[in-house]
Amino acid sequence: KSCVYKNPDAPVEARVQDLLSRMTLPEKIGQMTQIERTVASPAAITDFFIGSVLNAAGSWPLEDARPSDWADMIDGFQRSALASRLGIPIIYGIDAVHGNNDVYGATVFPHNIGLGATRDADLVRRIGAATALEVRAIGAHLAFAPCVATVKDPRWGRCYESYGEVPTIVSEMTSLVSGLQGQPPKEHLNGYPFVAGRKNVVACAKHFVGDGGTYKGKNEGNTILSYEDLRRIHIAPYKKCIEQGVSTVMASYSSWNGDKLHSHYLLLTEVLKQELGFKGYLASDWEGLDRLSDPPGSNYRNCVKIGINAGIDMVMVPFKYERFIQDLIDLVESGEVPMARVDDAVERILRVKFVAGLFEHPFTNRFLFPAVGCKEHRELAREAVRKSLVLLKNGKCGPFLPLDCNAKRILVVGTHADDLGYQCGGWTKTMFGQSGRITIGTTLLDAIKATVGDKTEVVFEKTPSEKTLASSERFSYAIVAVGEPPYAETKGDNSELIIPFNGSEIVTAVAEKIPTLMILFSGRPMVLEPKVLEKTEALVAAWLPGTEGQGIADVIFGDYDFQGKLPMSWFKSVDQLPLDIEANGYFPLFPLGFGLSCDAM
Ligand SMILES: OC[C@@H]1[C@@H](O)[C@H](O)[C@@H](O)c2nc(CNc3ccccc3)cn21
Repeated sequence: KSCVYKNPDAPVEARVQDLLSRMTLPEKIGQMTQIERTVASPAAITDFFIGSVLNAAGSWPLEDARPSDWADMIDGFQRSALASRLGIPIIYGIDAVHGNNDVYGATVFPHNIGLGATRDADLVRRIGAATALEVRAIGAHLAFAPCVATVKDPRWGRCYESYGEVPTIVSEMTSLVSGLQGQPPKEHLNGYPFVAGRKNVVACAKHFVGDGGTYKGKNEGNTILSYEDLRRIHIAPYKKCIEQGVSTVMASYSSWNGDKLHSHYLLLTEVLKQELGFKGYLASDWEGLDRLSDPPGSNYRNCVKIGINAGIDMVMVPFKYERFIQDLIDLVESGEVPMARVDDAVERILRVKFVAGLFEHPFTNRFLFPAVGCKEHRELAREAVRKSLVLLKNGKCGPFLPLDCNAKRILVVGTHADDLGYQCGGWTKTMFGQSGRITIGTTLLDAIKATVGDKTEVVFEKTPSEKTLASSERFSYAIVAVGEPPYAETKGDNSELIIPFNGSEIVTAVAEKIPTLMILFSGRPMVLEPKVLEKTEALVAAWLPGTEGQGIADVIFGDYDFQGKLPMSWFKSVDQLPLDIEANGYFPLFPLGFGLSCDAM
């Protein structure tokens, strides 16, 4: 091959330096630009040398698009990129945060809070490997996962995206990186990006740093902590990701002691890149630079200057790319942003692209299409659901669970008994999630019907009718499924944490008449009123289990025992928040790590 950078046998660093030396300033800045698919025209990609494309959650090629539709779209972008002067491939990113959740028919795994409850790092690694396959199968190369936030307050709208409230649990579950990217050999250089092969993806540890520690759980808020505590609680999981060769990190919208992370030279450059030795690329969040000013987007040139000089390498613009590129060219030409800073950013981006094999294999491997939503992955997700369930109460006098699957007649009630969208939560099909049969999967009701004996009558009422409650003696027991509707980010911020849709009232109305198992589908601990705790026979926290509801039936009917342990303290009252396990006044309803099994009361 004429030039080193096109030679797959040349060392990565030689390819990086050779390519960098050939690049003009517009080509360099183009690589630092990540745009959303809706503005990614062939001309935009080719003429502005765009380095990366993403789709926002809910921005699909078409509704319920097939893997081939996704692949056609992404490979189209790639052809435009390869048509540019130096033919540098794009890296395409998608929010595969609990499976490839944007894609119709993909396996949707439990959200991170439920995976934290499993305490099973190898399970999470296997989930990463399955997710990587379903991401590559549709042509994408980069997953904006794992979120390694340490969530300190359940009022945070992104609580469910965290593995738990202590860095030990979060650090354990960073094994998702080794699943997504593949496991680096033991001699792998700490901090250097690693991607094993064509069935793996580039991972993204997010959001650096302290996103889960904001005051009162206010999303994009301020984390007020000493440097030591920031390191111990929030930076620690990133060290584990870096040890595993995580290829990208995403900066947090939030601030530390009043300083925005997207502008933070000390944390982004001196700590992450220099001290921790991170050699991949650091990305902004969506309009992360715009949000450096108030109102967002004002004084944009100055925001670009501050963000890039602080250490941001790839900017998720995602729409105003011409403005971003022009501003950054001006800033370099005026000397306000050193060329050395741009070179560092481009080196890191090119390094990740070479390591990910994008120059050798820029297009979708369409033989992977059948991996999307395949049986093996759904069985893995079912295993994860089983292991994520936390048993908070089992019987008033003797064990209530496991339930008798040959009972004469059972009553199933509640908003969450037969709603796949509610079971999956946010970041599913769209950013904020939806209600209903939004994809392929098994609801709790589907699972109950599939498990009980053929002589068992299953009566389902979303809301219990007077008639049913008046003839309660007909039922052996009731299963009442309540919880939260889907939400994401700031829309999920909630200071009351009352179970929505009159969940507590529905539970007690039924439990007063019929022996009741309550199942709570939520992204976080919620208020459990005394009447709910007293009147129910049993209580299970199911978190946001995803498409494989059969895993719930597996456990409540006794094929498997409970193993889930609380990844977060369960508060008595929101007035206590934030609960701090290290503080004196720690009096939770259920402590961090609590979880019964069927043979225990
Ligand atoms: O979807 C891309 C990223 C995602 O990876 C980050 O974790 C998350 O912080 C994130 N947020 C947005 C969009 N945020 C937004 C909020 C309100 C209105 C419109 C967009 C995009 N992204």
